[in-house]
Amino acid sequence: MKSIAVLTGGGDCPGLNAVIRAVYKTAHSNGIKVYGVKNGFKGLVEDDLSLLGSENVSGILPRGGTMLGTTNRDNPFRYQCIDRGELVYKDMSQRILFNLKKRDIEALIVIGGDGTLKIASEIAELGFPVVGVPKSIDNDLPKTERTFGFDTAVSIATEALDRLHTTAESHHRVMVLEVMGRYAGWIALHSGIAGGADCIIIPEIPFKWDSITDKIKLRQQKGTMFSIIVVAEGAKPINGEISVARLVNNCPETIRLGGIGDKVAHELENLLGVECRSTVLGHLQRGGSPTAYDRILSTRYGEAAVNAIINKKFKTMVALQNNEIVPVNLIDVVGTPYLVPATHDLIKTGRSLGISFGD
Ligand SMILES: Nc1ncnc2c1ncn2[C@@H]1O[C@H](COP(=O)(O)OP(=O)(O)O)[C@@H](O)[C@H]1O
Ligand SMILES: O=P(O)(O)OC[C@H]1O[C@](O)(COP(=O)(O)O)[C@@H](O)[C@@H]1O
Ligand SMILES: [Mg+2]
Repeated sequence: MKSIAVLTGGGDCPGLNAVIRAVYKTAHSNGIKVYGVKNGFKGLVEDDLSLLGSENVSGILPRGGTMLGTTNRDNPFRYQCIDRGELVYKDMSQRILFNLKKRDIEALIVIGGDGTLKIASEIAELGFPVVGVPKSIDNDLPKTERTFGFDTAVSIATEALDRLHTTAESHHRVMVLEVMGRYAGWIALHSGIAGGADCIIIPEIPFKWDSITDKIKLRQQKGTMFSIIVVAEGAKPINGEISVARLVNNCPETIRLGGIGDKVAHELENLLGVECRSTVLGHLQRGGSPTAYDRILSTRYGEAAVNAIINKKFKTMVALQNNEIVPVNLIDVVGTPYLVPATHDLIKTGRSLGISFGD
């Protein structure tokens, strides 16, 4: 193995640079050259690759974002092109293989979430050696106990809950924090426990308005006039709809969730006659420096991905299982997101503490 390439795809995430750095350093010490692909699969289609040197990875360990750029739009198997003035979709997978092979690149490390790894597994099916690295603030990938970036998002959401507590208490208000996570409630669940929320509302447990108001009223009866609610962006009431913020064209994952926080605050004001405010944490959860935990996990993943290539463990994703990094089949990771099971230990813990899950 003489040359490999690395790309970052999907939404950016704290720890991406730490993975890239670990990939470069591990490859370098094994005499392997590393090409960096710009802007995810777009860079592979458009032949935007360059050889990485130590100067490119120096100082990037604590930096948020990705020095390679990323996109959560372009799918090379259905690539948006303009042909004779008309918008058409083309399969660019052969172009990708051509661009890799012309540089004698023998394997590809794809750092991404479910969408990106689905494409990675399709490229692997074409016969090109691929190893995936599980990225997402949402922690919604199966076969791994953690995606990198999640810990940082949880710590940012927890800090937000701490800050909302003091203003909620001063004004005797109900404060609602909407966090990300797509269809998974991991960020809401973990930050809700860490930040002492009174209600944790997640997509996996459709909520009843009564359950939330009962919890707030109970607190009021005990003389506590403020309450804190953390709601995942994918949450919905029983028999209700998810809240869609916008539709993004030209990508399989068109729905961008958002708006449930405002709806919850508005409805609680109506039902309880108490002042409510909502905060949408948004992309703050994805920006900035990774926590020490995420730097370590990202570094372990990057190192393990290169070793998987050296050991010819292709069509795999490096995963955290029982505190060890192991290769799992890429095909087993894509398709079904890892959602919070109803029996999850943290839900049990939350219930014992009197937290309402809105059911
Ligand atoms: N169901 C899907 N099938 C194929 N490609 C997808 C699918 N969902 C998303 N993609 C593509 O995967 C890439 C990133 O997906 P996205 O879900 O936004 O990020 P992530 O990789 O972090 O999960 C984009 O190129 C998008 O077009
Ligand atoms: O940046 P965008 O396009 O608004 O996407 C927002 C979505 O991306 C995320 O931040 C991360 O999701 P991915 O890991 O799938 O990229 C979600 O939590 C959120 O729903
Ligand atoms: Mg995704």
